[in-house]
Amino acid sequence: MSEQPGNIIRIATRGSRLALWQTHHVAEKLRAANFTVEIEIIQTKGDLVLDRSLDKIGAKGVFTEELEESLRNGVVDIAVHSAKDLQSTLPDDLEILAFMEREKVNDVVISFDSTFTLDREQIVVGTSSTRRRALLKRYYPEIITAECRGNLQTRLQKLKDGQYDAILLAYAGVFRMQYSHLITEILPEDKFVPAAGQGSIAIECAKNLPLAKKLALRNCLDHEVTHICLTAERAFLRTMEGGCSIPSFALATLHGAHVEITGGIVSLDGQQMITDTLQAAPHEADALGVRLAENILAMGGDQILNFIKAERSSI
Ligand SMILES: NCc1[nH]cc(CCC(=O)O)c1CC(=O)O
Repeated sequence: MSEQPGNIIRIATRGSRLALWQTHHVAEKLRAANFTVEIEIIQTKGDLVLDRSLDKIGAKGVFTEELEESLRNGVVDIAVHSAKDLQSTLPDDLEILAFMEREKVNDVVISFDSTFTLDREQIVVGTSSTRRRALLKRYYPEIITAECRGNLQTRLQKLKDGQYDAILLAYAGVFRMQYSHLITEILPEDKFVPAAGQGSIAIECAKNLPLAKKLALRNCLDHEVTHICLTAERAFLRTMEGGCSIPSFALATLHGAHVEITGGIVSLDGQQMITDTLQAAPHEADALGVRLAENILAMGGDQILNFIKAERSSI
């Protein structure tokens, strides 16, 4: 068969090992559907700035901006992201083409001591996420939390160096990088509710990508149930005006004919937490996420948010 230019898909990705794993996963699916794949590795601000906590870099989309620029100027057709890292409101000229089938959503505890448990005294646990830190403080007030940034390999090296007794990570990344043997506990998703989008891969494109190409790509890469659930979670995130620096959480699941979402916000010290659970028909997933966020804000989540924002601006 002669190769048609329309069958070539160019993909932009970050260069971290997890990003590359995810991109190769996408590429495999595309090749199985007879596309020719070219991969473009692009460095983002988030990859370069490793010495500051993410909530202090401040800018939205630190892991996505440079990838999005390559979509805009047509250098690539699609960009591959961890859905969790993709800002909740995209620029007007870009859209999400697909959400791939989700991996297990949980957070996990990672330690080189296989007997490690979180209820020990005087332990230091590393995390870079405000959500994980706040939830740790809520459920294990004795734990000392410490900043732990960088890609998975960097974080594991810091753990190995003895900077922490354990670190918290997303199961999805740990599993994909083949570090599952270091998991000492899979945290229950009803207590450690994951970040919106955790465990799924998002495919982003320019709105002006030819429709036929969009449809072919969506057909090949999108997972309908995951798409419905992430639509609800991301609507929640968007309405909370959260971004990745706010300790909010949301997990939607499909139960037969309805989608159920649990989400909320926890104060940075873990003292206050507001959660709610709602259900709706799958075609109302977006409105469901909005409604959940409105409920959370009305139940006092707005005060928790305002307090966090005030604290941030006084730094
Ligand atoms: N913010 C970093 C990031 N983005 C996606 C993952 C893991 C894979 C996923 O959740 O999809 C991670 C690392 C982590 O949270 O442990």
